[in-house]
Amino acid sequence: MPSTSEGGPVAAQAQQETAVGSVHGTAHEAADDSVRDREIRGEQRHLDRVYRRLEEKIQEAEFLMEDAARRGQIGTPGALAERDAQVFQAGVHLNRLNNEFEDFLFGRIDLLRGKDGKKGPDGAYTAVEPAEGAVRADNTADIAETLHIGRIGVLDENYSPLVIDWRAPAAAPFYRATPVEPGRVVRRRVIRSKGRRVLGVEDDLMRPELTAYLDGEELPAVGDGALMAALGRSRGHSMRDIVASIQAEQDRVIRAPAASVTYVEGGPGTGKTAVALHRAAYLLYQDRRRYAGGILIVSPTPLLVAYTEGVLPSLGEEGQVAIRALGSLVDGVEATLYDTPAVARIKGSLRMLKVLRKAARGALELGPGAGAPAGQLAFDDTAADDADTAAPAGPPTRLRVVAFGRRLELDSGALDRIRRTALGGTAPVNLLRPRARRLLLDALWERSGAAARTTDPELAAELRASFDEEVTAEDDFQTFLDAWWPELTPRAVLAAMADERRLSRWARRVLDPGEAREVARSLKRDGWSVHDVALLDELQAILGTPARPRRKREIDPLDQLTGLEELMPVREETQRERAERLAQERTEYAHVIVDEAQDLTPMQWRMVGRRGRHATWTVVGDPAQSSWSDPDEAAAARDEALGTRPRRRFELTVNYRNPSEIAELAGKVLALAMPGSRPPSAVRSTGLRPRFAVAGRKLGDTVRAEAARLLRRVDGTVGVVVAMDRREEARRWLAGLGDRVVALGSLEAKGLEYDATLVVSPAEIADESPAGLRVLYVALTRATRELTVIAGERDDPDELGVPDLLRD
Ligand SMILES: Nc1ncnc2c1ncn2[C@@H]1O[C@H](COP(=O)(O)OP(=O)(O)OP(=O)(O)O)[C@@H](O)[C@H]1O
Repeated sequence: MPSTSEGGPVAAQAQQETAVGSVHGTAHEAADDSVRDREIRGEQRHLDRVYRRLEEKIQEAEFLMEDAARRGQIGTPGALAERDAQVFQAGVHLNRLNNEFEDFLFGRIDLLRGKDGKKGPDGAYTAVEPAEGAVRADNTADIAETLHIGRIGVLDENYSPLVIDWRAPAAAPFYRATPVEPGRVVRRRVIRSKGRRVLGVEDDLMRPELTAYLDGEELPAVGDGALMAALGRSRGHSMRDIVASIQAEQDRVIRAPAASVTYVEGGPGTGKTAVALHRAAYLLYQDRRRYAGGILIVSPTPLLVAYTEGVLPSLGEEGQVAIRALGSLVDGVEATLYDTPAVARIKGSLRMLKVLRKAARGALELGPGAGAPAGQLAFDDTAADDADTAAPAGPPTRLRVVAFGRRLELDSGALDRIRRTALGGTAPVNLLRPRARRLLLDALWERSGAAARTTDPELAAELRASFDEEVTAEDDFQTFLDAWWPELTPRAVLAAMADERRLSRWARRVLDPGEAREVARSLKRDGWSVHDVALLDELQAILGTPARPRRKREIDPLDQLTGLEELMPVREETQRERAERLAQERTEYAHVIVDEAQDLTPMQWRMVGRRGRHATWTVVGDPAQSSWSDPDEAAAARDEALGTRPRRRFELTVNYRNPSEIAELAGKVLALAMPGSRPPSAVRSTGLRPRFAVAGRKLGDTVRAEAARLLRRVDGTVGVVVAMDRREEARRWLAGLGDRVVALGSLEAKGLEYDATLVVSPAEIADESPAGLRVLYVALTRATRELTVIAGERDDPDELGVPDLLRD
């Protein structure tokens, strides 16, 4: 039975591990309102000082901008570059300072005297352990150092720290200290503020046995601890950062050195996504220059991207980090469709590699197709619908040119031989065009018999050069080449695969006819599926991109104004322009973070791997939540993408999302989905058991009524999770209930969370795919407060309405 008491055994164990709600000494329990008010006033005075200092810094930055603009008028080339760098820096700084952080300053630690008395670059003492004698024999001590922790560091005019950046080494004890290992920390305080007003403080004592004094006064403890306050808040449509309450095991991941691969496993709600986002901010802080190469965060769905994308700006980081859904990793493609589990399974597997390689070569033989733009192969859906009537015009079967006064011709047999020779090996198809062109010219030269005219090698070379020139100058030759060896695009090849007969040919001995039919059919739809995107990316690698002439850089209007363009006809790019251009062109990153890594298919791992060939990696996931049917194949592809780099492994063990009552119910499905695996311990308990309802005659009516009930019970959001093919239906059921409630297909629920969740027919979700039980486990672990399960026709509910999958 689920534990219903507040702080039950699970919670008590979790609390010990995470320094939650550390014991408040009896002397402190009496902390009354006047103590609280006094403490708040003290923090307010500090915050006021910080804002005065920030205003001075903003003025400095504005001055820098103006000064830089003045220099722009009279610059030498050197001054110009300096101007750009300065404007860029000042702009970034201003932006960050002007950003009204809701709780700019959020933490404070009061510390004992340290072992050695050395200070670090942020002005704080570096020692982790207290000095001998810092605690007196009668268990009293003096506070030697107080540090305030915030979103960015602020120094006073004497370079003493007013606020320590949460990512700085000096801030680590704020997150790491626990009553078991307190280090120098006596009290950890979370400060809640809005705009410039301090609203409250929550303290945790790390050494409750100690009576500590600060400036001669006893150090009080106020409130019930910060984590519980944070977890109890209702959820909105976007994720909040957790800087004020990161826990020790999470902090170790966030601050792990970036070398090689950091691999993080943890059950639902253990903070993997939160940790991944905070880690991106930490890495940038720690080595901004190195990560100028960009950080990519790969997320499973656009919904999760939208849910999480506010976190980094709230941490003061934008720009350098790209959060992309798996379906948007290829530029210009936004996948909106889902394949059936059977088709997804084929498209995601490495078997597709062979098929794509065949298709890329095979598509060449189809020629440019009717109505395609010059040099490109295009197939429309109607063409694929009926291969007999609408097959694209095939490639030319004969080449005729006139050179050296003779008609020369290559017939289809000769052309086929040339194509086969040109295609030998594995080089990208589009890059073989020059080779094919040369082979054509060789064959025509041979036919011309001109080689026999001279034995002098120099003359022969000249003769050959003028022959080639004459042939290639002919429009006919160029037109032939474009039609016979068109430049292929990934989209065109994938579209060509929508023809069932063609695909069966290219997939012979790899896919059975039924599989080829299903895949071809899925490619006929309008739009791309998430799994198509990995195929497009693979095709890009197979086809290659021919080099194009570089576009001439535009002249900077400022240079025209100052006449500088005459001094520097080809101006070097400024740092900023370069950064912007690289960001636009970027296909590879310095660090890649993969969220929900358990879901990547082998083909998706290849796609993601190409974006981080020289990168360091953070990979977070939970095998028990995998919706991919063949975890072994995916693990092998993941290992290939990550190469031989050493792995550093971490495990997160505490579930911050689900109350223990919900976690326990989900645990039953986990036991079926992955026998023997251990669920994370839930950190809190609400006393609210999951509710079971049995669908009436009309499923939609029951869902709507239960969703409306949950909306009345929670202030925040309600997620209604249904099997994938009920998505549209579910949206209609909920119409008019407002935007606090959302209908989701089971696969769309990945990574998201709601105050309350309604899971509709566990059996339908479990039966959807071979990984259905794991997908159901995901659905059951989305709620932060309340869970209702509706049993449908297939669920075989008992007299209490509990579906068979959720019974003991
Ligand atoms: N230290 C913390 N302080 C406050 N809230 C936290 C903390 N750690 C995690 N949370 C909250 O717990 C919830 C779950 O976190 P998150 O979504 O990152 O977990 P996850 O491991 O990625 O879960 P899943 O595997 O189910 O997607 C979020 O609301 C997050 O803000």
